[in-house]
Amino acid sequence: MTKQYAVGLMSGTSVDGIDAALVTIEGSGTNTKVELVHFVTTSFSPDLKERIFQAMSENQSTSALICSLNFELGEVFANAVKQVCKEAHIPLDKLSFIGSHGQTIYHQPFQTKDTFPSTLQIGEPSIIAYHTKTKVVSNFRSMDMAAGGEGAPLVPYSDYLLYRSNSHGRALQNIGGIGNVTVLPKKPSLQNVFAFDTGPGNMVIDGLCERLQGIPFDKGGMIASKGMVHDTLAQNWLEWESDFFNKTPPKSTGREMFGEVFVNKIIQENHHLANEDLIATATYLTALSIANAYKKFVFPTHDIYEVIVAGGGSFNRTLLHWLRELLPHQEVKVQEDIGFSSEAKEAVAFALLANETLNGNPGNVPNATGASEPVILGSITPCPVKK
Ligand SMILES: Nc1ncnc2c1ncn2[C@@H]1O[C@H](COP(=O)(O)OP(=O)(O)OP(=O)(O)O)[C@@H](O)[C@H]1O
Ligand SMILES: CC(=O)N[C@H]1[C@@H]2OC[C@@H](O2)[C@@H](O)[C@@H]1O[C@H](C)C(=O)O
Repeated sequence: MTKQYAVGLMSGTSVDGIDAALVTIEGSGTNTKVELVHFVTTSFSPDLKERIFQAMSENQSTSALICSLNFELGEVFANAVKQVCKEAHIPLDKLSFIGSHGQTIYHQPFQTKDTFPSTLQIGEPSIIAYHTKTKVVSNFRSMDMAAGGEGAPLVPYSDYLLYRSNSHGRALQNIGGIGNVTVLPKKPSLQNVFAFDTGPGNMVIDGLCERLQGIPFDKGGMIASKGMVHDTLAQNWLEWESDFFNKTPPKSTGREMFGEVFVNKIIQENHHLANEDLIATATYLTALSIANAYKKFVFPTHDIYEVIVAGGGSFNRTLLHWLRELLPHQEVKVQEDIGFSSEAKEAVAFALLANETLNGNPGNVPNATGASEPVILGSITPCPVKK
C-alpha cells in the first residue's frame, strides 16, 4: 500500500468558508489509513458570501449568477488547496488527488409539484484541477440520488471506517449548518450503520445572530448563556416542521427548511422577547431537536454509550450544555476528546470518499441515504497535464 497525499474540500451549509484538509491516505475500504497533516479554513469575502446566499434564495437567484459562481468558486477552492499545501510545505506536485464536495446551492431530495428530486453542488472541478494540476473527484451526491437515495448524508461511510468501536455503540453528531447523526452500533457492519439529518445545526442560531445582532454566529454560545430559554416556544417552533421531525429516517434537510423563512417567522412572531432570549431559545431548539431524534429513532433500538460531537457547533458551550442536560444517560464528548479534529472531520471525509471512488469502491451507506444499493460516487476530472 502506498501512502498518498490528498486534499479534502468542504464548504458547508453555514457558508462560513472552505475547510481544506491535507491528509495522507493509504489502502481503501476497511483497510484505509488516513492521517490529518494540516487543516485550514479560508473565509469567503463578505461579498462572495452574500452572492452565495443570493444564489440559494428562491426569490433572488438567477441562472447567470449560479453559472458565474460555479467558476468563481472553482478558483476559490483551488486557492484553498494551494494554501493548505503551502502551509504544510508540501509541493502541489506531491498531491495525488483532491476530493471536493462543492457548495450546495439547492437540495430537494423529493419530487414536488414543480421539481424533480435533485441536488446541486457547485465549484467547477476543471478549474480546481487546472489550477492545482491535480485530479479532482467531485459531484459526490448525484450517483446516490440516481440510485433512489437522498444524496445525503454521505459522511456516514467515513464515520464507519474511522470511528467504529468493538466495545460500545456510538452516535457521531455533526453540528454544522444542519445537524446530522451517524449511529454506529457496537461492532458495526455497513449493513447496520444508519444516519440521518436531525434538523437545524447552527443555521437558526446564525440566522438570528445575523438579523438581530449583525454578527455571523454566537461565539462560544456566550449570548445564549445570558438569555432565558422559553422551552414551550422551542417546542412550538419544532412543530412548524413536524412532518420532517416525525418522518422515519433516512431523511435529509437544508437551508430550504431551516434558513431565511424559518428565522423570519421566529422574529416576526416574537417581537416582545429580548435578542438573547431568542438566541438562547434557538440554541435550546437545536439541542432539543437532536435529543428528540435520538429518543424517537435511535434509543428504542440501539444502546448508545457516547455521543461525539463535531462541526462548528462543538464550540458552542451553551449548546453542549443543553445537549448534556437532555441526554443524561450518554457521555457527550467532542471529537478532540477522542483524538480527532471537530473542524476537519467533513473535509477529511471527502478525501476519504474520493479515495474510495478512485479505488472503485461504493461510498454511500444505503441506510443513511435511502439508496437502493451501494454505488460508486462522484465524477472524476483528470489532472489536465502529464505529471
Ligand atoms: N467558536 C464558535 N462558537 C460557537 N459557534 C461556532 C464557533 N465556531 C463555529 N461555530 C458555528 O459553526 C458554524 C460552522 O460550522 P461548520 O463549519 O461545521 O458548518 P458547515 O460545514 O458549513 O455545515 P454543514 O455541516 O451543515 O454542511 C458557524 O456558522 C457557527 O455557527
Ligand atoms: C445537501 C447537503 O449539502 N447536505 C449536507 C448538510 O450539512 C449537514 C447535513 O446537511 C448533511 O446531510 C450534508 O452534509 C454532510 C457533509 C454529509 O453529506 O454527510
